[in-house]
Amino acid sequence: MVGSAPESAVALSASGLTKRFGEREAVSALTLSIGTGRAFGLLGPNGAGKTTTVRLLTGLLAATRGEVTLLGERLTPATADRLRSRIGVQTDTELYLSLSVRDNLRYWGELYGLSAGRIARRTGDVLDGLGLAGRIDSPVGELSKGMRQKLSVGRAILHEPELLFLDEPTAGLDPEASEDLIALLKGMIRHAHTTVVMCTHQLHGLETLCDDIGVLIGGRLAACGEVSQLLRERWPRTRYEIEIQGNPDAARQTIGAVVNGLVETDPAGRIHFSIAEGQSVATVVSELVTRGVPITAVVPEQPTIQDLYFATIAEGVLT
Ligand SMILES: Nc1ncnc2c1ncn2[C@@H]1O[C@H](COP(=O)(O)OP(=O)(O)OP(=O)(O)O)[C@@H](O)[C@H]1O
Repeated sequence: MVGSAPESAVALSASGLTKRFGEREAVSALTLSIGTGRAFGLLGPNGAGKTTTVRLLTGLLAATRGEVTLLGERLTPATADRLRSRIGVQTDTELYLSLSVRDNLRYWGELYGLSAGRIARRTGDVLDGLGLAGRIDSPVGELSKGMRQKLSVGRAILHEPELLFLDEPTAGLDPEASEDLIALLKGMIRHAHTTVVMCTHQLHGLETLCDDIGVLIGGRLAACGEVSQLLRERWPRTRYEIEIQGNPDAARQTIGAVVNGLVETDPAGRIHFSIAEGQSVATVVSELVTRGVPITAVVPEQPTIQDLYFATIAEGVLT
């Protein structure tokens, strides 16, 4: 959801949020609203302003203009500390390399005012969830890069925040660890109604986690909203891929005449096209068969967040 939920269901909202570093405007007039219990993916190329946005949204950086409301309370210097106890931020703050995994989490838990019992219980749960339980007594300096990455996420969720900010949480994780982390986040959303805001460059399969996305280009939100709605708006017609034996040129022309729209061929010679509302792909197939085109596959194409991202970036670069 972006902007449509009732006020009580809004976990985070920002209005006109702007940050200048000298002459450079890193984030420009950013306005958005994220519903409670939703997962929001903040996407964009390197330098687009994602990390700066998260730092503004969490009060780690003062905005040049604009305001932020977290969990129903306006973020100000006076409310920042209280709000921070309810949010979790995976920051670039270094872990203590000479301390063990357990002691890093204990130190962090004490900073958040957790009791010794709760720290011990949460340490167990978090490390189990992240597959790090076997390394609880290892000095962090002896962990691999991916393990440290997991621990930085573990540190952010130790106090069971209502609103969780993650910056590239799956960067450096192996595919299985990435899936485990996504499953852990989904569990937090399902069971505790945690709201997750995540910057990421890993777009493949992101639709299994993110309800909403925002695409930043040059500090501006070029697209923002519910994933399913953004996809429907951009690709209202069903897309298909047809694979044939031999040269696809004649088949492409035949399909173009039937669907009366853009027909593309990819480098592997597969043909891609959309059909109009009320039209059936069977009409296309039957026309090809009549003309003796040897079809080997007809596959409906479901556009993804990755497609949406590249289409938005291409548009942003053109305009
Ligand atoms: N402390 C700072 N001082 C000056 N400029 C900064 C500072 N922090 C960020 N910037 C600039 O703001 C812009 C946005 O940077 P930011 O780190 O937010 O991008 P990003 O989208 O997170 O990039 P990446 O994907 O590479 O992590 C960049 O041009 C960067 O150089």
